[in-house]
Amino acid sequence: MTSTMFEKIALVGIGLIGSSLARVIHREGLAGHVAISTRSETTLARARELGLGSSYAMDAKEAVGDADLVIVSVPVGSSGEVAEEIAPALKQGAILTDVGSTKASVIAQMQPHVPAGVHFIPGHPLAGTEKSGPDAGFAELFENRWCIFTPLPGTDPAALEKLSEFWRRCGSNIDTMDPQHHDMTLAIVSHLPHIIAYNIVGTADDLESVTKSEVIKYSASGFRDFTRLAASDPTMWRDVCLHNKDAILEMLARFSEDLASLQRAIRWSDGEKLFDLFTRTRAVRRSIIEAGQDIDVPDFGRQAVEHPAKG
Ligand SMILES: NC(=O)C1=CN([C@@H]2O[C@H](COP(=O)(O)OP(=O)(O)OC[C@H]3O[C@@H](n4cnc5c(N)ncnc54)[C@H](O)[C@@H]3O)[C@@H](O)[C@H]2O)C=CC1
Ligand SMILES: O=C(O)C(=O)Cc1ccc(O)cc1
Repeated sequence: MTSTMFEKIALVGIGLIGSSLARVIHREGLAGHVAISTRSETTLARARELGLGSSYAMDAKEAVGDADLVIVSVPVGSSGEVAEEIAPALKQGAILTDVGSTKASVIAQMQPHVPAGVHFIPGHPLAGTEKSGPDAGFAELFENRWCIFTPLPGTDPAALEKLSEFWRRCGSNIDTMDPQHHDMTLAIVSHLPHIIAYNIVGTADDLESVTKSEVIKYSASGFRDFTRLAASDPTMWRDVCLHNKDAILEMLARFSEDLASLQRAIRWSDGEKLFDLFTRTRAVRRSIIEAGQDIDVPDFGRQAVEHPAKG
């Protein structure tokens, strides 16, 4: 059953995440009015062509005026400027949230601009693909995925519950944690895998031209999995690296140490060590599957054109 949760929702940023939200809000009837704003005219025009909202504005202040829920879905490095821009137009009692992949930095950038009487609740849906832009989104993106909130001290429980209910209606499961813990956890489960993928594909791309053409020709599925991650949006991932620097460097240091140990095991033909590690890691994969978390990136967004109308 669908029923309206908010009179007006404003979506600032209408790429993969913003447009997926627009689609699920529409499908579930979660808002009376969906106002869309984004920085680029081309992206806004595309959102209009796709019929993603009820109104469209280049001026984010216009979109957020009167909104009961404002969701900022822009690269994390732009969160501060967006918060500063929309702050004077936010309605008293409104909920302001975001979807950024890093949390401590987003809070540091946005919180100083949030007016008293506005409920700022930082969030992060652990759902996405390597695609970006308004064509890439799909209503099912958040189904059975986690949405993590990192509420600030003194957060109004009723506002947090209302936002949690919104995300549940989008299909997600809810968890809360503190921002530092979020950033450390995401550094290992999400940020490092992307950095490793960018690195290995970059290494392959640096090989001499003959080998490079063979990389494409013989690309095995392991390498292809890396190329999917390494095709992710450069602006988004530049910002993630710059805005979760400490946690990423900490995890990269541990990763490098472990890689050196693996390198040593290979050099000294230490089969037992290799076998033990590979057995232990296989058990991790099995635990993920048993926990029902082996959701591959779904096919829904697969046909989407890559980077259709970047903004
Ligand atoms: N792509 C993914 O798989 C996931 C991304 N996220 C987070 O969601 C946020 C958005 O990511 P995507 O939707 O994938 O990116 P995207 O590149 O598809 O869309 C970004 C949108 O932000 C707009 N934008 C950029 N700078 C802006 C500014 N200063 N003011 C207004 N609009 C601006 C762009 O025009 C575009 O509409 C990022 O913070 C990212 O870390 C979170 C979960 C998954
Ligand atoms: O495409 C993938 O495999 C992802 O891991 C998507 C993703 C990217 C960034 C996030 O903050 C959350 C999810």
